[in-house]
Amino acid sequence: MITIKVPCSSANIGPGFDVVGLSLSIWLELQVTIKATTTSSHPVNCQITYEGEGADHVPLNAEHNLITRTALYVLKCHSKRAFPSETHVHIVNPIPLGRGLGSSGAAVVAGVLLGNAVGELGLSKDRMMDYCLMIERHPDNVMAAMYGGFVGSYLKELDPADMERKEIPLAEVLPEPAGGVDTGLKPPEPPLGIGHYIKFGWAREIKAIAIIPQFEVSTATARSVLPVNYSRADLIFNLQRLAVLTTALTRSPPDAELIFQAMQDKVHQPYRKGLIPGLPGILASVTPQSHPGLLGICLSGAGPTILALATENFENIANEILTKFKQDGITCDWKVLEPAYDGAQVINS
Ligand SMILES: Nc1ncnc2c1ncn2[C@@H]1O[C@H](COP(=O)(O)OP(=O)(O)OP(=O)(O)O)[C@@H](O)[C@H]1O
Ligand SMILES: N[C@@H](CCO)C(=O)O
Repeated sequence: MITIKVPCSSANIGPGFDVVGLSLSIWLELQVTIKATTTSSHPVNCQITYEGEGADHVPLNAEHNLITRTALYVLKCHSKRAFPSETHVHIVNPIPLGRGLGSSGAAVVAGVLLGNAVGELGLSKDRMMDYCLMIERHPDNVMAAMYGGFVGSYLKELDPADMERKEIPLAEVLPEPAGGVDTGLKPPEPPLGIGHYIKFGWAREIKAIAIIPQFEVSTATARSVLPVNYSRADLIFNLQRLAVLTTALTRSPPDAELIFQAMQDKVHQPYRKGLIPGLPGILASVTPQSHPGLLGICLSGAGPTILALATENFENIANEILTKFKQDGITCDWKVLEPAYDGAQVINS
């Protein structure tokens, strides 16, 4: 059996929009078995079973499911038209979908690892990241999920020919199956070395409280409300804070005043308040003075999850935010999470 484990992640951490991601301790798991047969009754030779978040609506057809479609993309780029006959992928997914905890990033990373494993392709993690970035086109979630810990990343400026390959519509990279007809065409392969990253340190006493509302905001919607252009003042505001934040989170003991201010943002959170009732009030509801142990608070990824970094007093901090959401009639789950330092893993047994 091959087991593939990929952590969830929280992107942005305030000012690091599309730049930083923190992998966290909720794991998407694939249990993969291959039973040698000559024929399979399942599309592209792959049977999917599924438990956990999204079980009532995630597609179980391997040509539609994001994880197996991604694996199929990797396989097709290597001239393999289907999974080995017959592949069974059992998906165990505790990551809530569309909540800002990188469920799609984890699914894409898991899919690329799956394609590499069943196709015996021997790709490096760095090359696999190129495939991830052809599908999820901002690096923060996929980089954190693949490499683990607190990660900063940038996309390389590509030459015009490579840019053309990278900028092609997602629909051409992961085409919807047209009535089961396989055109036999090879999909566009990713250019080499699209994304680059560095792992920051992390002070081990810092934990992440995730307050997860029971409604979804799709990343596409949360990106559609952002402006195309920003003022110089707002960009400088974020850059100054991000420069301080990445090192402040490595220092032990952490400086709460410094981190709280360094987690402020003017690039995405203010524009997303229309999608998350009460957001400005929630972000202002806890401070290091009102709740000792709190270091900072932000929207997790594209939301609606709220992420509070803290060293203690977790329940009090969570309760305050739960109360604020409740005033708008929104119920939430909450969890205390740790960084997933090692990132994605493939275990052969
Ligand atoms: N385990 C999974 N299996 C299949 N599809 C999944 C899985 N996880 C996520 N998806 C797909 O990804 C979509 C959610 O992606 P979206 O980018 O909107 O939110 P997110 O990744 O949870 O949040 P964020 O990107 O803000 O952290 C789901 O609606 C589903 O289509
Ligand atoms: N940086 C991305 C993360 C969500 O996938 C955003 O905030 O839109």
